Amino acid sequence: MTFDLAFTEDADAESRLEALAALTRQTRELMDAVALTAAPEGELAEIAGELAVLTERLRAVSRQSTHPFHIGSDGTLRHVGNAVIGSGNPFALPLVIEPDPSTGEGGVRADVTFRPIHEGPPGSVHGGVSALIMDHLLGHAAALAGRGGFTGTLTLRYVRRVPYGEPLAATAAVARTEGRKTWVEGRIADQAGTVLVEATGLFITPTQWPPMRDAPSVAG
Ligand SMILES: CCCCCCCC/C=C\CCCCCCCC(=O)SCCNC(=O)CCNC(=O)[C@H](O)C(C)(C)COP(=O)(O)OP(=O)(O)OC[C@H]1O[C@@H](n2cnc3c(N)ncnc32)[C@H](O)[C@@H]1OP(=O)(O)O
Repeated sequence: MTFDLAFTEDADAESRLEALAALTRQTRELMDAVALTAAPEGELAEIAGELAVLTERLRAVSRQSTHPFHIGSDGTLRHVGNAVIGSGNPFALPLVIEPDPSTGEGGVRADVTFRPIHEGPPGSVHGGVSALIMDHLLGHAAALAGRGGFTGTLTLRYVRRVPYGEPLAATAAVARTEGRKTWVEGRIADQAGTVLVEATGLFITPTQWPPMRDAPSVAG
């Protein structure tokens, strides 16, 4: 499968994307409410019926695929459908990534507060969810350094259990490079700076990709 890097203007108006983002935020609220609801059986069945009606309304006017990369009206590169940052993807946390050059080449950081829907071991975050966040943040750091690519390998060390409902910080920066390969290191830490997860990723730039020295940051 080839990956189309020809970023296009999105056919959707900014106002529609904002409405989609509002629907997405509401859907996330719904997901959180479902995960924590203590409503009685009858009410659960009734709500499921109401949601089925809404689901059909949305499905009646479906796209063929999720939103691809596009250049937003302000000139920024956006990926509305992305599973980690996408403003149109209810599954996305979403992660809001900021450049942080002080931490090294491609340095990035993001505030992260996991939620009960991310549960793995009771009371803490699923290791795969931490890996998802690390994969994306490390990949973003590589791209910001002009070395965007696909994850070849991702190695994690789960140092301590990751809590949800608590503000945490995720950081990453390029560690070293060799030809098309870029190694990126990152971590998730609590507010006291205690490291909870350490990650190292190898990102490989496909041969057919154009040079991306001025690769812009990608927003959801
Ligand atoms: C992702 C979009 C990026 C868009 C960028 C635009 C701006 C972006 C801005 C913001 C970024 C957002 C951030 C996203 C982050 C999320 C990333 C993901 O989740 S990616 C999905 C999961 N990963 C895959 O699905 C890969 C599937 N695999 C492949 O496509 C290929 O295997 C690929 C590209 C990884 C390598 O294919 P070859 O054909 O180029 O590789 P060969 O030529 O065989 O090898 C080159 C060198 O790399 C090593 N190598 C190849 N694959 C390796 C691997 N998996 N692990 C370790 N080394 C590997 C080889 O041994 C070789 O090394 P020697 O030159 O001999 O030293």
